[in-house]
Parts: sequence; structure tokens; C-alpha cells
Amino acid sequence: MAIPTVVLIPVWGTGHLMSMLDAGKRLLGCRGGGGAGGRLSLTVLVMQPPRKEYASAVAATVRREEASGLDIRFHHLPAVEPPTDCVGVEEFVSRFVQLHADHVRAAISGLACPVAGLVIDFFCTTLLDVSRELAVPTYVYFTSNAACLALFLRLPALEEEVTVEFEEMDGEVDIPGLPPVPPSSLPKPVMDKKNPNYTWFVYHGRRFMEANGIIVNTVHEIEQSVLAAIADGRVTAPGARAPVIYPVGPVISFTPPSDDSPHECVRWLDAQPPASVVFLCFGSMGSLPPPQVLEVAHGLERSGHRFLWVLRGPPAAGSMHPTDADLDELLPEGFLERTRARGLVWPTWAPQKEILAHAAVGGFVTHGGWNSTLESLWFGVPMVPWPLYAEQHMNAFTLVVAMGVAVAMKVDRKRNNFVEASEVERAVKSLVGGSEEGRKAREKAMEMKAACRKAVEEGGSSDMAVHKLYDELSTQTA
Ligand SMILES: COc1cc(-c2[o+]c3cc(O)cc([O-])c3cc2O[C@@H]2O[C@H](CO)[C@H](O)[C@H](O)[C@H]2O)cc(OC)c1O
Ligand SMILES: O=c1ccn([C@@H]2O[C@H](COP(=O)(O)OP(=O)(O)O)[C@@H](O)[C@H]2O)c(=O)[nH]1
Repeated sequence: MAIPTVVLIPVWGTGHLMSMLDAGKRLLGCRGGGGAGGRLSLTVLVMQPPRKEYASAVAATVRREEASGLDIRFHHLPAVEPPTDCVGVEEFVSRFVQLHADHVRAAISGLACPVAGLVIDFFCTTLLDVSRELAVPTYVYFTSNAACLALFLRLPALEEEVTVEFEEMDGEVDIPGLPPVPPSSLPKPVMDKKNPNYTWFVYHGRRFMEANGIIVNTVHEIEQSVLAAIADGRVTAPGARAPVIYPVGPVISFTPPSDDSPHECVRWLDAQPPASVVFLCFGSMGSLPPPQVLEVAHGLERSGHRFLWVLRGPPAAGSMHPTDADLDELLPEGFLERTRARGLVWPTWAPQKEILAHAAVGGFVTHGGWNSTLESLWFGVPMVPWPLYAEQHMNAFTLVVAMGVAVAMKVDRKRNNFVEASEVERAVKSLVGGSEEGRKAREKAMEMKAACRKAVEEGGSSDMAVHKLYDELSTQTA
């Protein structure tokens, strides 16, 4: 009989597609997985991305994985017409995915091998209707952390409990397993209940309950208390218990470098003392408006510390991604000359993981995307979170208050996440300048590094979670 397959349905963004593929590959790595005599294969249903800028990145990923020799097949779904009347990302992605339901049904029904299960990105819960119809067990893959997942699961009950906007409520938001969450730290889509993006968040939170399990890119030991609260039924409404949670992280995509010569950023770091450099980078969609760039430049200059700053320009019209920065136009007059001996400003995509791995890096000013956060923890680098979009305000709260791996910085959410130069200076000095706060964050980050590495070793918590999932999937089609 043909080997049963696990069908993956990712969304197209790098932090989503790569993360799900790498998690899937861990299933193939289980005893009897995708190697010779394997008991499971992977089939990836690829949606044609709604924007050209994503299409080439997706195509490159597919080419690389097809050449890997692993038992992974890619099935390209027919294109659909993207909705044109959406107000934001959550609504757009959710509705665009929903339009693929018939194609997903046809693709799964047409597979020549038995289907062990379906793994869907968290934006894809509308497809639970298809999997129910086909009687295929379905797991949600949650690319962010357990704290954010707990909020998703708690939202349907919060709908009843908090009838005003969160920012108008008295006190803080109660999410069992987390310290009380200030309403100003909630993810962007939750900040405006009249917005369809909020409605979609609540919708997904409700539908997660129908899944056979939720796979989360986190580590049991680093989010123990919130994971326990979910498992004990304290997060969900009375009488409702969340599906089994599989913390399989950190899932980090390490792609082999394309040539042997070290990147210019790495060569620059080679000449810096250990733990002396603060690294600033704001994710795949992060760029700072020109007045904000000036504040950062002044803050870094006044801090007196070494820095490696990935500075990107504003996105071109119709794009979500930053352009390469024009440094002469963006930076203050004479800044590069004055800081030449201790700073490097890099105007384009940087090899973030290689940089975080470097001994010279002492701290990371990050937008707090979950992939960046896990990469920082993997290398034991303490952070200063500077949330810009999506769930990043919630991540910043988790990193500072719940995990203690980051030094807080005052970010004015009401002024487009503006940070004053003096605050950049203070945060940088605190992070890499030997303050008690910075020392504690570094110590915690090193503890988390050890926990992350242990979790993915044979017999570690994440390794066990992957095996548990593998066993469940393989028995379902046995
Ligand atoms: C988790 O809550 C939100 C996620 C997103 C979001 O949307 C998105 C849409 C795309 O078409 C492509 C993407 O790559 C993408 C990515 C994305 O979130 C990022 O996901 C990472 C892993 O979950 C990470 O945690 C980053 O912080 C996110 O930026 C958008 C959103 O609101 C706008 C969310 O609330
Ligand atoms: O110059 C850059 C910017 C980002 N990244 C990578 O892009 C991903 C960003 O994912 P994250 O979840 O942190 O944020 P998002 O971009 O999805 O908001 C991470 O793997 C980073 O290492 C990188 O390698 N170089």
C-alpha cells in the first residue's frame, strides 16, 4: 500500500511557509518517517500567493525542497481572484484562503495515497469544513507563541466578558497562565472590535476548538505556565477544553549559506569584542519612517555603544516589504563618519541568524516577530522589543514581563510606535552597558537558550511532542 501522507496547507509568508515546512520535516525525521521504509510522506498544497513579491520567494522554497531528496510533494492549487474589499491583513488572508475550499477538497480527494491528516496554518480554519466533510483529522499549526495562542482561545469568552473596547475597560486582561495583560499590549487586530480583522481573530479562536490538535512553535519549558493553563482548561470557556497542544519548537529555518565567503556583516562583527554590539533589525516587513530614523541615529550615537543596524527604506507603492535604504537621504548629516569606528548600517536584507550566532552580538533590538525572537533565544541573545505590527505588542509583553529575557523600551503606540532618541539611548545602554536589568535579561536568555536546545534533542520535550504527533498520525491511517 502507498505510504500515507500528511497534507500541509501553509500561507505564503516566509515566517509561515518555511516554519510549517520545517515542522513537517521533523515528522519525516521520526523513526520510520520519510526516509527509506518511511511510514509517512508530506504533501504541500501551495496556494498561488496574492502578490507577485511573495510568488518568487515561494517558488524558490519549493525548488529547494524538491531538490532535498525528502519525501515531500508539492501540489499547486489553481489561482483564485483575491478579494478586493478587505480592510486589513487578517481579513484578507482569511477570505483569500476561504476561496480555495473547492480546490483543497478536489486536491485532497484526488490524492493517490491515504491521507493521515491535515496540518493547516492558523489563518486557514475556514478549511475545517472541508476536512470534516472528508473525515480527515486536522491540526492547526500556530506560527507564534503559546501566549498569543491563549489569547486566541480566550477571545470568544472575552467577547462576553468585556463589552467595551479593550482600551476602555477597567484594569487588565485576564489570560490564565500569564501575568495580567495591559490592554495596550494586545495584538493590533484586537484593538478595534468594529473592525472585520477582529471578527476574524475571534472566528479563528473559536474554530481552533474543532481541531484534533494545535501544533505550536514554542518550547514547553519557556512557556510552561500558559501551556499548563491551556491544558487544564483554564483559558477556554467553562466546560470547553482546548485540543491537545503540541509544543514542537523552536522551529528555526537554517538554510545553508549560498557561498563560502563570510557576509560583510559577519566580517565586520569578527573585528568587534565579545558581546559588545547591539544588533537592530525589524523583520521582513519592518521599516521606520524618516523622522524615526533620525531618533534612532541620535540615540545610537549618544549611547556610545557599538551597533549593527539593518536600516530599510519605506515599501514601494502596493508592496508590504521594505526597499533598500538610501543611507545618505535617511541618516543625519555626518552620522556615518562620526560612528565609523563602532557602527555598521546595513541597507538591505541581512543574514539575521548568522549575526545572532556571532559572539560579538550582545543584544538585539527587534520588532519581536516570533521567528526573530526564537532565533535570538536559540543563541542566548537578550532583547529590547520594539513592536511594530501584528501580534508584536503582545510578544513584547511576554518577553519582558512573563519571560524576563528582554529590557523594556517605551514605545508610543498612539504615535505609530514612536520611540524618542533618549529612550533608544537608555534602552541600548541598559541592554549592553552592564546594567543590572541587562544582566538579568542576559542570564535569562542564556537559560532559555539551554532550554531550547535541550527541547529538540532526542528525548527533549519538543522531540517527544513531535513523536507523539507522529504516532497519532500514523495510527489514524494504520
Ligand atoms: C499572529 O498575528 C498576526 C499575523 C500577521 C501576519 O500576516 C501575514 C500575512 C501574509 O500575507 C504574509 C505573512 O507573512 C504574514 C505574517 C504575519 O505575521 C507574522 O507572523 C510571524 C509568525 O507568526 C511573526 O510572529 C510576526 O510577528 C508576524 O509579523 C498579521 C497580523 O496582523 C496584521 C497578525 O495579527
Ligand atoms: O534582514 C532580515 C530581516 C529578517 N530576516 C528573517 O526574517 C524572519 C522574520 O520573521 P519574524 O517572524 O521575526 O517576523 P515577520 O517578518 O514575519 O514580521 C526571521 O527568520 C529573520 O531571521 C532576515 O534574515 N534578515
